[in-house]
Amino acid sequence: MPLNKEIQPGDNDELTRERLQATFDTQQMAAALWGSDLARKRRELAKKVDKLTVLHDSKDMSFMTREEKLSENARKVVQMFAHVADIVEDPSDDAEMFHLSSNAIGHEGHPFGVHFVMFIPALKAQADDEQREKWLMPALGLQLIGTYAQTELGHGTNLRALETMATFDKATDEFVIHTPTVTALKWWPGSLGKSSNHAVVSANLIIDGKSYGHHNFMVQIRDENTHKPLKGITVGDIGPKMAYNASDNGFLGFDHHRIPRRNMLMRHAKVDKNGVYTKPPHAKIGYSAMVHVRSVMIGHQGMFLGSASTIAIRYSLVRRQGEIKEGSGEVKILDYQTQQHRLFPQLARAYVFMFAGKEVRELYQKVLSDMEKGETTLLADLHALTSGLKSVVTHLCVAGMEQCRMACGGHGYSRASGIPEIWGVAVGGCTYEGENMVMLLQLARYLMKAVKETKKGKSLGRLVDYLLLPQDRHSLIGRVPQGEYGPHLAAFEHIARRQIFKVADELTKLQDKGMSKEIAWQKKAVELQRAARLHTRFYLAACFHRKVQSVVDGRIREALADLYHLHLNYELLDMVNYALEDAYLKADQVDFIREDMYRLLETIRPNAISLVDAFEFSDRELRSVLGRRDGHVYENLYKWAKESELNRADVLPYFDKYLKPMMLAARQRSNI
Ligand SMILES: CCCCCCCCCC/C=C\C/C=C/C(=O)SCCNC(=O)CCNC(=O)[C@H](O)C(C)(C)COP(=O)(O)OP(=O)(O)OC[C@H]1O[C@@H](n2cnc3c(N)ncnc32)[C@H](O)[C@@H]1OP(=O)(O)O
Ligand SMILES: Cc1cc2nc3c(=O)[nH]c(=O)nc-3n(C[C@H](O)[C@H](O)[C@H](O)COP(=O)(O)OP(=O)(O)OC[C@H]3O[C@@H](n4cnc5c(N)ncnc54)[C@H](O)[C@@H]3O)c2cc1C
Repeated sequence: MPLNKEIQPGDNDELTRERLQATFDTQQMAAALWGSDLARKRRELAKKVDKLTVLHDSKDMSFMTREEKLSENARKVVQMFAHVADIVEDPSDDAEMFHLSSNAIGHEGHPFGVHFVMFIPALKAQADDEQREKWLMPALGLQLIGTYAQTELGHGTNLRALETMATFDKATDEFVIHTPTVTALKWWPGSLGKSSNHAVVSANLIIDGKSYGHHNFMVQIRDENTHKPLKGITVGDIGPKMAYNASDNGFLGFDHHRIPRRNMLMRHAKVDKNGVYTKPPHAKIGYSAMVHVRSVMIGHQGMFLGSASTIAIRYSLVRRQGEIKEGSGEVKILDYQTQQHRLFPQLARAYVFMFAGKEVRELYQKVLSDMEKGETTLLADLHALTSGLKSVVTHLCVAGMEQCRMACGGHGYSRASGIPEIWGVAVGGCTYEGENMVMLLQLARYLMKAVKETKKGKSLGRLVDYLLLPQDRHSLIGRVPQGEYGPHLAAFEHIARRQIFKVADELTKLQDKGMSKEIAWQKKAVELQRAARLHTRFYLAACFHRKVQSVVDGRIREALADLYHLHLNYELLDMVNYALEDAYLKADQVDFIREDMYRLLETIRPNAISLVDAFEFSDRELRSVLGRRDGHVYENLYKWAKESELNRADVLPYFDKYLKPMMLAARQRSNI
C-alpha cells in the first residue's frame, strides 16, 4: 500500500521532494500522536471548518484592536456552537471540542475558555446533584457564561491567605460575600472582565465568627438580560497582557453581596441551615478544577510546541541561506547541523509531551470517577504528577518555542510567523494554574515523603517505586552493543534518584543539627525543585519509552524510536552535570552520547517534514505564513504585510502633525 505523504497539487516543489523521502505513513503517525479516533475526527472537522465561512477569521487577528479581537472571537464561538452538531461527532468530548476551537478560533481566548475548562469541571466535581441540575445543565446548554474566580490582587499562590469572605447569616439562610480590602479583589479570572455572568468564587467560609478556610460558591455577577453588574458587584477588565488578548481577564469586588446558602458548592463540604459544617473527605478536594486544567495543559502545551516546530521546520526547508560547499549553491537552512540541533529536539519534546498528556488525562479520569464515590487515595499522586509535569512541560515548551522562533531568523520575529502569539499563550502556562516553582515544590514534598516510605521498605506507588531500587555506580552507556538505549533511560532514573536522596539526606542533616523543618526546607529549596524536575524528566523519558514499545507498525516504531533516542541523548546532555558529579558517566561516555546525537540528527533529517506533517495542523489552525503547508512563503508574507493597518494610506496623520513641522522648522533654522 502506498504511504500517505501529504502531497497536494500546487505545493512548493522543494517540500514535495522532502515529503517523498518519508519512511512512514503520516496518517499512521498522526494516529500514534493523537490516537486513531481523534486523528480521524481532527481531519474531518478541519475539512468542515474550511467549508463554513462563518467560522473563518474576518481578518488576521494581528491587525485587530483588543475590542475587535473580543468581538471577533465572540462571533466565531457563537457560530461554532450553532454548527457544532454538524461538525463534531460528540460535543461532550473535550478533546474534539478543543480541536474545533483551535481550528475555528485559535488560542487568543474567547468568552467560553474558562467556562469549559474550569467552571464546568468545578461544577461536575463539586456541585451536589441538585446543584448540578440547577447550574451544570444550563452551563452545558450555554444558557449562562461562567468563570472561575479564585486569584486575588494580593494572593494567587497562597490560597490560605485569600481574603474574600463568605459569612453565613443564619437569620436569612444566606452567605454575605464581601471584599474587605483592595488586595481582596478577584484578579485574573478569564472572561470575567466583560463576558461572564456567573462565577465560581473562592471565599473564606465564616460561620459564627469561625473561619473554615476557602470554599467555592456560585455567584451570579451580571444580569442575564442587560448584562449590567448586579447590585453590590464591581467588575471589569484588567487590561492588555503579553498575549491571550482576546480574553477579558477581569477584576471583581463584592460589597456585602448576598447569595442563598445553597450557592455554596456542596458535593463534599456542606453547611446546613443551622450553620453546622461538614468536612469534605479530602481537604483539597475543592482544588479539583485546578488539577483538571493542569492535566489538560500537558497535551495542549505539547501541541503548542508541535505548532512552533511545524512552522520552523517547514520554513527551514523553504528558506535557503549561504553555502555549505563553496560554489554549489545556497542550501536549505535545515541542512545546517546547528539548525537540526536547534529544532529536532524540540520536535521530540512536542511528541513526548503529547504522549504524557494522554497518560495524565487517563489518570485524571480515574481519579474523577473515584471521587464520585468519595474515594480519594490517588488524589495525592495525581496532584504530584500534574504539578511536576505542568511545570517542566511549560518551561521546556517555551524554551523550545523560543528556539523555533530564533531558527526562523527575522521572519520568526514577525507576527506573520504565528510563533509570538502561541509563545505568549504557552508562557502564560508557566504562571497560571500554580506558578511553576511553587508546583515543583509541591512535587518535592511528595518525593520527600516517598523517601521516608522507602526507608521503611515501602513505596508510595508506581510513580516513585524506582526509589526502592539500588543505585548503580557506573553507567553502561557506550559499554553495551550500539543501538541499545536501556542504559540511557537508566541514567535518567539514576540522576533523579540520586538527587532525591541527596536532598532528603541534606534535609535530615540540617534537622539533626536542630534546624526546624521549615527553615531546612528553605535552605534546600533550590535543590528540592531540581529533584522535582529530574523526577519529571525521568517520567517523560519513560513515557516516551512506553509509547515506542506500544507501536505495532514497524515503520512508525522506527521513526518514533529515532526521535526517542534523540530525546534521550539531548536531555541527558542537558542535565549531564548531575551524572558527572558522582562519576556515573565518564568523559568518553559523554562524547559517545554527543556523537550518537549528531548521527540521529542526520537520520531524522529526511523524515523531518513528515514528522511535522503528522501533527496534521491545518493552515487555518496554524495561523502562520511561514508554516504554510504548501511552502509558498514569500509571496504570502508580502500579501500579509500589505494588510497592515499602517498601509491604509501612503501618508499617515502623524507625519503632518509631528514630523513635517519639526523638519520644516529644522530646515528654516539651517537657512538662517
Ligand atoms: C473544551 C476545552 C477548551 C480548552 C480551552 C483551554 C483554554 C483555557 C485556558 C485557560 C487559561 C487559564 C486558566 C487559569 C486558571 C487559573 O490560574 S485558576 C487559579 C489557579 N491557582 C493556583 O493554581 C494556585 C496555586 N496554589 C495552590 O494550588 C496551593 O496554594 C498550594 C498547593 C501551593 C498550597 O495549598 P495550601 O492549601 O496552602 O496547602 P497546604 O495547606 O500547605 O497543604 C499542602 C498539602 O495539600 C496537598 N495538596 C495541595 N494541593 C492539592 C491538590 N490539588 N490535590 C491533592 N493534594 C493537594 C499538598 O500535596 C500537601 O500535602 P502534604 O501531604 O501535606 O504534603
Ligand atoms: C493568563 C492567566 C490566566 C489566569 N486565569 C485565572 C483564572 O481564570 N482564575 C483565577 O482564579 N486565576 C487566574 N490566573 C491567576 C494565576 O492562577 C496566578 O497568577 C498564579 O497562580 C500565580 O499566583 P501569583 O500571581 O500570586 O504569583 P506569586 O505567588 O505572587 O508569584 C510570584 C513569585 O513568587 C514566588 N513564590 C510565591 N510563593 C512561593 C512559595 N511558597 N515558595 C517559593 N516561591 C514562591 C513564585 O515562584 C514567583 O516567582 C491567571 C493568570 C494568568 C497569567
